[in-house]
Amino acid sequence: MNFFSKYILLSAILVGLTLSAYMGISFYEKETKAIEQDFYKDVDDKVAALERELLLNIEVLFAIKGLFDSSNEVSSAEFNRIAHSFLVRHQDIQALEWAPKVPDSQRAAYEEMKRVEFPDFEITELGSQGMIRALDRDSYFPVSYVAPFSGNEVVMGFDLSSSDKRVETLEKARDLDKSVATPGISLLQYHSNQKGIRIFLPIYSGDPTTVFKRREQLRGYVLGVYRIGDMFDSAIKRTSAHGIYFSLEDWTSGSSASLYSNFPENLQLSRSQLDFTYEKSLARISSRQWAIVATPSVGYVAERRGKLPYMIAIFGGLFVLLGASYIYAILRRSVLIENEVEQRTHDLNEAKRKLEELSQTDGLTKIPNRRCFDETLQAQWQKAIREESYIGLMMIDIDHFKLYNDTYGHLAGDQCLREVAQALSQTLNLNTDLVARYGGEEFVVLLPRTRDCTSPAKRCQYNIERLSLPHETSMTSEFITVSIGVASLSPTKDSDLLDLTTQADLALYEAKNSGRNRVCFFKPKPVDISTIGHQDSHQANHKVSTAGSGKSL
Ligand SMILES: Nc1nc2c(ncn2[C@@H]2O[C@H](COP(=O)(O)OP(=O)(O)OP(=O)(O)O)[C@@H](O)[C@H]2O)c(=O)[nH]1
Repeated sequence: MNFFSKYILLSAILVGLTLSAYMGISFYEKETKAIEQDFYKDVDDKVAALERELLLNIEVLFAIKGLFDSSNEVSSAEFNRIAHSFLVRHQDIQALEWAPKVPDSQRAAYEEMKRVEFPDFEITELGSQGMIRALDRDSYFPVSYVAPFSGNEVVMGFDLSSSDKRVETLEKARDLDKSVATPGISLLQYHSNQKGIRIFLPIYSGDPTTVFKRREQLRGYVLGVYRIGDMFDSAIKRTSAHGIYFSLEDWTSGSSASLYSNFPENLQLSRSQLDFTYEKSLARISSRQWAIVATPSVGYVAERRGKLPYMIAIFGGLFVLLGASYIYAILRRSVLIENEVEQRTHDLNEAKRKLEELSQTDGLTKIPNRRCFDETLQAQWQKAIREESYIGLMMIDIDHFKLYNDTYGHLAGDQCLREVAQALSQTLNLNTDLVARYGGEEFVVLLPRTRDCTSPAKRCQYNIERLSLPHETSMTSEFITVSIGVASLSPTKDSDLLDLTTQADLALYEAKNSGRNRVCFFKPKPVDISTIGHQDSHQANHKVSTAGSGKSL
């Protein structure tokens, strides 16, 4: 597998894995968006329910106000009857109260009058040690009716104007002729940690339309004390917002004061929970700006999370890896097949080369054979024509080789042929010259670009002689000798290739006929053939005379 294929495959894997991860993430984000929308809807439902609950509770005050508006003298019994009918239906109301305006001048008389029904009645306020007699001031707003009385006895006679903050709230309600709520307060009468709020509604004589008249005509306040926690729970019961942590905060004064919270203590919010945290303001009610802060519980999110995004990422990744493995296997297989084909092609080429070599080589002597010689001669012949150069040819024949075989046996004859071939090969320049076995005990030497072949012919004869291969039955020498016929010519386009071999053959024939162990050169007519005797040779000295029709060199 080459680098490029590996690079492509690796890139495809990376792209595939990235796509799987991307799809997984985008599905996860879609799911998160859906959960977020669910969550926001649940919180909105909750906010609406809480607003409704608050308005219903405030409506109770307006209903009681109606009672006071319709009569200048509302008795305790009348107040209790109407208040109880509401308390039964509004479980989150801690108390409904009436606090009339009592000028300081009428304080004693008022207390005297109330003591008829409540013998210990006096106008009080909260001191450091508990309830004490209210300090002197221009007017008082003592709680005179309270329903339910049981559990709220302590507030009977409590002067609402005994704290500056509360006076501020009362005056605001009076001047605006509206219900005004206090910030969150600790409920003295209620043994729990939950906070409460008081909502005041001013009651006037007549129907004052200006602030001045409202101050003049103020009769007192009806007020409700509400348990925020219970109010919140009543609202929650009407929604399906389970598994959400809520916190009700008062943002009226710019900062946030907690009124109620169902967040578990020491809750460590995870990042996803923090991401979902949602704040929503309620409508401004009774001059207060409340808001809800909500965060889903871990369970809320987990319940709505599906496995699809993970499945997409995991199975997408697996699919990519499987696909890549499959492609890798195919590529590897094709590489193996390619290698095998390459190996086989190489083997075939090698076999072809060997076959060609075999077809060009003589099996016994391992030098080029007749076929190789013919092909080389053909090529060199054409080259000589082109170059207008000479080409030389020697035909070498071992003398009395039949007798050698007969004397020493055929195997020895083979060995003799090998040694003669070797000697000839070593004599010549094989880069340019070609030594080949022509057939039987006959060899040829092709000498391109050679006109005068005397020197190579002599060297061949000499080197074979130097082998000193014994040949006791030879009639020429006691050692193996050769006869050599030499021809050379410069061919033209009209020349016949056979001319050269015929001429060399004729020269060889002459060498044989003239006594063997010699080199004969073909000479054109009138004196066709010249012969050289081997005067230096000891064989020649003993067995060959320089005779024949040729000319001895
Ligand atoms: N051992 C062996 N002998 C061979 C081979 N090829 C040819 N011969 C023998 O070479 C001999 C050639 O004999 P001839 O053609 O009569 O030639 P000669 O005996 O050399 O006689 P002149 O050439 O006239 O000197 C034959 O006996 C062949 O059997 C070979 O491959 N191995």
